[in-house]
Amino acid sequence: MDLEAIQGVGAKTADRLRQLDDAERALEDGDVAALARAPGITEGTAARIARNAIRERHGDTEDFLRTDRARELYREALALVQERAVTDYAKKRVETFYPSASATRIAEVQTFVADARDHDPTPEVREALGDIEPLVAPRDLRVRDRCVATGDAERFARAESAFPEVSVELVEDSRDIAELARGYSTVVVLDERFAGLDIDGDVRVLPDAFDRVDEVVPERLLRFFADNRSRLDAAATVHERAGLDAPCDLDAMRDGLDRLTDDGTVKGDADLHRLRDAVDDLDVAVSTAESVANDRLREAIQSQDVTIEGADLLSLVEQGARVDSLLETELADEFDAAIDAARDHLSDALAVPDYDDLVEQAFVEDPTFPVEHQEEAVNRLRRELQAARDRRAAKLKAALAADLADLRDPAGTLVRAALDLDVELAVARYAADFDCTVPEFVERDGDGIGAGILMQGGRSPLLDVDFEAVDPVDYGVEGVALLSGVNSGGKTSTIDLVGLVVVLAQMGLPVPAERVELQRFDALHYQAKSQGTLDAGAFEATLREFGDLVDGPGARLVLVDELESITEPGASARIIAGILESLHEQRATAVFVSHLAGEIRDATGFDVQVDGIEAVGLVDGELQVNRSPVKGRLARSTPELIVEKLADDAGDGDGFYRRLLAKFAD
Ligand SMILES: Nc1ncnc2c1ncn2[C@@H]1O[C@H](COP(=O)(O)OP(=O)(O)OP(=O)(O)O)[C@@H](O)[C@H]1O
Repeated sequence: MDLEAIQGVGAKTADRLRQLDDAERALEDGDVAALARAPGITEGTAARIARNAIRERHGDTEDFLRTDRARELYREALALVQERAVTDYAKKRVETFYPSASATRIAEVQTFVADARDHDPTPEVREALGDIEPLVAPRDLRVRDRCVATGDAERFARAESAFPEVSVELVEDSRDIAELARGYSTVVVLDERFAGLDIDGDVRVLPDAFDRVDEVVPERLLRFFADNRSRLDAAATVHERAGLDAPCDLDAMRDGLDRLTDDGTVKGDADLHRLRDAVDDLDVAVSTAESVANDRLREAIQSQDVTIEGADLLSLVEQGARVDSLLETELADEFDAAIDAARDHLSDALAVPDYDDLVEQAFVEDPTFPVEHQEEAVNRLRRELQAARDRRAAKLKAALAADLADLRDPAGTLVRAALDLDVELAVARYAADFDCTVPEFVERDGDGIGAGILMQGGRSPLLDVDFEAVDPVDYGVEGVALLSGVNSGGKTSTIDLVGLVVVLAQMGLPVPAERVELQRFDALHYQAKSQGTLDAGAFEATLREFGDLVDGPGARLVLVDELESITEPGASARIIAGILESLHEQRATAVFVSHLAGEIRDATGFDVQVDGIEAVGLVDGELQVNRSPVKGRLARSTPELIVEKLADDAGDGDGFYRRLLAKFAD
């Protein structure tokens, strides 16, 4: 895959991505979490790269979102789904959905959504998702009881990168290997030429070691499972609770995990435990055994009446014998018993009957008092026990690694499937929470005019009121329209909703409406209301933006909120009228919210559609509004409604209020 063909991926980023094992798969699947594992790639960059890779696949080159407000609407659309995801992975993954002008991309996401909506986001599944994260690769693993040896420099370099956990040694001859075998429990030799050597210790000649990594370093696989235990367990639970088909036998996986300790060693083996305890307890057991012997002897000596013939004593003293010799002759039986007691104690304490011969040698039948252990014999015992412990541990690790090896790939699939389910559930919940429907894309050929957008029962999830309290809005626009309406009637909310629905629809997502038909737009330009009159420079910049906008072809949707506020009302109306004419000629779809709709219409050189959000009356000083704009109707303003109310209240006649009201009719 040519990574640099993806927009925004230069040589440096491509190099970073290549350091991943599965960059291609991650790009293919939009797996943002995996991409973000590449060094120096943040999650934000990873999401952008994943999006651009999808764009590339669908020939989707132009950016759909052309203004700040359009991009903001997209972020709000994303948040509606992200807020419903449990895992960080899913929140990031959702960012690979983007508003697209490509029919194939929209259809791709729509298919994904259709499957997603088959899932039931139960609280139990969501709870299990809470413990899932992408799998981690074990770090900083060191295996010190083993080394890999080779006499070949090239193989040496290859081994260093293939087996970073163990020490790799360059050897010249079998003497070097024998030397290594004295320092390491196991030596793995990579060169065929050393096969058949008779060297003391655990020396294995494995020329195909590179293909048997799990055998040479089973710790890598075991640590992978130990480090990811909670993630795997949670992923298994998600599969069970959500009724998903698992890629492996979940009981076998759990069984394997149960046999592992947190640091990746094998638990539950009695022999290994015994050997481990024996090594750990050896010094204490030896010194207690000494005490046992000495206590016995002390007691025996204390309770003994030693009668010694004067001649014997004299001859002993003359020979320069110490009291030991005296004890030897007089207390030989007690000595034997004390040494036996020490040996028995040591044997019982260590509980490794196979090593009783060595245990026995820790104490010799030498009648000295106090009794002392044989340092050399104890050290030999220690070495033998350590070697046996390591051999047993290695054997168990190899056996468990062999059992788990087949589960390594399914484990990745299992967790990814659970994480992907989170994305699907987030989409399903979003769709359910906002009563969404799948929008219908319509193509209208022939007259060159796009079908625009038609929405029935649209309810904005972005309003500052509870979703239940949102009034449904029917609205449609084909070509160019002005949207008039009373203050706070919902004009901005209406174009926000139109923009949001188009963004969601072109992301491939369902939309919060009863029914939506729309054409596939190339781009969304949304000019938000500016705060106050612009200075000359800002005004010029805004006009330039519109200059660019009306230049060139494209099925664009243009939403503009109260552009009149950029300059004086008289000038604004003329400028807006000119912009509308250009957009009309371009066959663009546009809605301009304005309080000057009447003036703009009068200044426009074609019969521009004017729609109105009308107040249906004033109740207790509160405007009652019909939130659905009425087509072809210039809405009356709030001041007009108030004047009308005052005139009505004043009754018949040519009073002051009637005169004011008459001004609105002019
Ligand atoms: N469909 C709706 N359902 C319920 N409440 C709504 C709806 N549309 C708008 N509102 C309420 O009306 C308020 C004002 O809406 P909005 O700002 O869109 O009006 P506006 O016509 O653009 O106002 P202005 O003329 O001041 O620019 C919103 O903050 C919201 O509380």
